[in-house]
Amino acid sequence: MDVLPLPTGERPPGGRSDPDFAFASRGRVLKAYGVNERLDVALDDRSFADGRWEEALDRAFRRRKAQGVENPILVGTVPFDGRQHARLFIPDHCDYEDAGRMAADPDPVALKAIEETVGRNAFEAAVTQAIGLFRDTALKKVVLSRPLDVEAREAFAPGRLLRALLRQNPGAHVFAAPVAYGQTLVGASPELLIRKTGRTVVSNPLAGSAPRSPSAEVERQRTAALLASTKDRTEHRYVVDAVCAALAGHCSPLSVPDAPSVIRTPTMLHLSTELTGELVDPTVSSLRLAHALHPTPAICGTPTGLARDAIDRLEGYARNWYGGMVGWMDSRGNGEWALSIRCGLVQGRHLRLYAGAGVVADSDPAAEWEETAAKLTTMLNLFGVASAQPSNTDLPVELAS
Ligand SMILES: C=C(O[C@H]1C=CC=C(C(=O)O)[C@@H]1O)C(=O)O
Repeated sequence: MDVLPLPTGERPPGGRSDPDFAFASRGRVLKAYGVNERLDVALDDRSFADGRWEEALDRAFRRRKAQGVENPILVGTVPFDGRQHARLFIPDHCDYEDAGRMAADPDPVALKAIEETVGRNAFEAAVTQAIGLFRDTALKKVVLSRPLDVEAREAFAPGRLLRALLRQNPGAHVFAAPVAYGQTLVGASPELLIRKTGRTVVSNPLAGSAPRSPSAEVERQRTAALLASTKDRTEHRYVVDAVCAALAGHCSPLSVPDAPSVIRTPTMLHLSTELTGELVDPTVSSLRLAHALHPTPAICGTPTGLARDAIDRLEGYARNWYGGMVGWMDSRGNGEWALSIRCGLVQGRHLRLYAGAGVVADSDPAAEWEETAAKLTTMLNLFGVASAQPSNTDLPVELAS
């Protein structure tokens, strides 16, 4: 579904006031309208190495300043694979809205089907193969993911999904970003890849997970178990080490807590480490830093190249935007980029959801499947079908209308 045009007659519904791009952070939603200039490029090593992309962006910012905008911004999404083109643009107009005011209850949506395009058996077989790779190769961690395809009776309204995600996930980087004509990536990411404010940078890698529980006692036990779990600590350590390595050359000092803490999203518990640093060169942009970090082992693995190869061989579908980044950057290089996770790609009546889990030598395939199912509830909660996970079959599941 990722490259198909919208079927004739289907246009994404939504009010005229829906922004073309939205990104929530710390209680405020950045809303961007219209496209003043598009800067779609592949943000790979080459683009940053020769400096041409940053020069092009600088020229675009200067054109915008000449039109009277004091500090223009760039917004958009970068795919998982940096060789594919990013969707970045300088908007015509931006403003901010309080996230609480913009939030709304989910609309009832009549779902037609939920299809496990990669089913439980296939996913668990991929995890088992990855565990084999840990024995036979230098691979230490790989994040394996799967799509879940949701079909509704009518076209999804990305703007309404955004408002409902804001209501259900007030602490997340909730976003809605156009990625192609008629296609919008919407989600509620808990993971900040990088925030740059002047000289200061913050990155908050997450890895190591357990589902939330309605029982406070069970949740206390799960939190303690997560903190004590060697498997989860190892999985987490790979990410923190990679983030440290990428930021160390840019930051002095770089402060890294000795041990992770546990953060809570409405659906998940995660091991979390917040790193803060002072940039040696404050002119380094947030997008350059995000590029230096991406893909972290929170979404790819360790070592990166082997993990990428394993993902290509084992996942059996194309991630495209899932596992990339979404955010904004101003003309001074300040900005915020969140990992594109807990998200889905909306196209007309179709919504492809994604979830992944970090696999290490101690992983249990069944537990990794359950973890992806738990992560999918962030998006499935929009439709009140969190527990309607199809059973151990690869067949589509028809929902009662
Ligand atoms: C890859 C995802 O989550 C990442 C972020 C937090 C915890 C993760 C984990 O425990 O595996 C993942 O690294 C996802 O939600 O699809």
